[in-house]
Amino acid sequence: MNIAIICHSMSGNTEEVATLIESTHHHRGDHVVRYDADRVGYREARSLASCDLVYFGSYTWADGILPDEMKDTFRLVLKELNVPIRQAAVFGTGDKMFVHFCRAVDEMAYHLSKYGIPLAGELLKIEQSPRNQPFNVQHWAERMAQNVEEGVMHHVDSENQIIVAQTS
Ligand SMILES: Cc1cc2nc3c(=O)[nH]c(=O)nc-3n(C[C@H](O)[C@H](O)[C@H](O)COP(=O)(O)O)c2cc1C
Repeated sequence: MNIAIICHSMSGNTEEVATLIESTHHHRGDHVVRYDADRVGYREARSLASCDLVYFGSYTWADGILPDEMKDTFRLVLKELNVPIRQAAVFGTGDKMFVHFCRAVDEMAYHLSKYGIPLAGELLKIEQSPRNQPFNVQHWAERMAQNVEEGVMHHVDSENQIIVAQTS
């Protein structure tokens, strides 16, 4: 499978999750490209159309905010270019001491759903570093890959609930 991972990280936690996802797909023999959100230009955005699965990952900022770098990426990929992404998966890190834990993950899923892009599975929210629970991330990425192969798609409804649909 062709995989892309678009990630935005400031202090490295979300980057660590992206690295675990990348190595999980490498072990499966998949081809993986990885971009920092602030490095996604027209060429990188258009290339996502040829991927079987595109991951989007971000931390959550001040009171539940999705960072601007990731917002800009969604604006380019979805609104400006309307890239036909086949299936996406969304992950993020946050801190439970904040009221809106990992709210950026929900916002990314919302943007994708607005453009009709199906998710490969449930959203992944990790508290701080995944260092103490790498298997959670690895098993999640394996599930995403398996769902793509089996044609299992998920959609987020207006109340941010995940709806599962089997297409093949
Ligand atoms: C000023 C500030 C505001 C934050 N606000 C939130 C928040 O609203 N919700 C949340 O879940 N985490 C919040 N966090 C925690 C970060 O999202 C968390 O540390 C994350 O793992 C950082 O990811 P990174 O290492 O990839 O940059 C905040 C952190 C800082 C420093």
